[in-house]
Amino acid sequence: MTDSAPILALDNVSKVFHRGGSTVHAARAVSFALHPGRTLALVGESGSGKTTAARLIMREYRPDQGRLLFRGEPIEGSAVRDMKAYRSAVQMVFQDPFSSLNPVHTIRYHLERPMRLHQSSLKGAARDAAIAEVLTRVKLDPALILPKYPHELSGGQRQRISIARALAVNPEVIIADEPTSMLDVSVRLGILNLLNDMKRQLKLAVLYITHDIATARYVAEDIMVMYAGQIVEWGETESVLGNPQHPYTRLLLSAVPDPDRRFGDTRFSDELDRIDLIRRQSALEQPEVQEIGPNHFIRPMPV
Ligand SMILES: Nc1ncnc2c1ncn2[C@@H]1O[C@H](COP(=O)(O)OP(=O)(O)OP(=O)(O)O)[C@@H](O)[C@H]1O
Repeated sequence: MTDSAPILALDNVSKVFHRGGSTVHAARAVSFALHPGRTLALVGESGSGKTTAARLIMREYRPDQGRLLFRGEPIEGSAVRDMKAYRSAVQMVFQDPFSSLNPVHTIRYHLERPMRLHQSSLKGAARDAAIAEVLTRVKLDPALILPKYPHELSGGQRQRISIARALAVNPEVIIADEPTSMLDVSVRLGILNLLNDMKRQLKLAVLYITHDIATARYVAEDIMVMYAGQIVEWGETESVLGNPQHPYTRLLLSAVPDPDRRFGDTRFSDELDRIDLIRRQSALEQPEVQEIGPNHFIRPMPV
């Protein structure tokens, strides 16, 4: 773990959705903290609540319970000036680099706009230099890329632009929601390496959201496994993945592609059904947290 103070923290945050007479507990007493220069991976299957956590951080949703803390202070009810600082400090990189860029605008526009909004003191040649710098950081050639439109770029280049746009406002926190899942396999590693480099060079705190435990292992020092809106196992990545204790973590690890496994294997869905049944029978109980080892915790399955 780390001794550095967290930049951003969720403290017992819950979010419930009501739809067509049913209730979905998308986040159940979720707590975690993001630290400078470290990546925390949030892993779980589709529907486990990962994007809800991201949206709560981006202030698209308000928590029903619990608090968000920014540099140790609750952000709910904070002054407009502090909210503005929060909005530039916390930036998002989306899953889909195709729809997150506006097809009618050039790349220059996409990078200039956030700078105008968040760094209005930067003008003229200084702004051009800052734009060139962020493009160079994401390993794109400014002279070639700036006049282009999104459709003239490859998927990997577009995702680099999305990262450059996030960096354009000097953020402290990056929320990356499945940033490589829509990219060709051949360019995924380049984007993950770029996120790793940015984290180290700029001391960014990164929340890396994924259903892919293998990439989480590659980029994240710390990991949380989310299941049905609840964080069920968390700690240092090597400890959690090297010694997984929760049945759901073990199940996710068993689903990492295995060349010896035959297509159409039903064990995964059978096991998931079994875990789900136990959870439903135990309703919304929050089991006591158990410490597995230094910086490794689980909320055991109810029995
Ligand atoms: N705005 C909403 N209204 C109603 N239900 C919602 C809303 N947003 C999310 N949910 C529900 O909350 C649960 C968690 O959804 P969420 O999108 O956070 O999961 P996820 O782990 O990010 O899934 P995916 O990987 O498919 O994006 C799901 O059951 C989803 O249907």
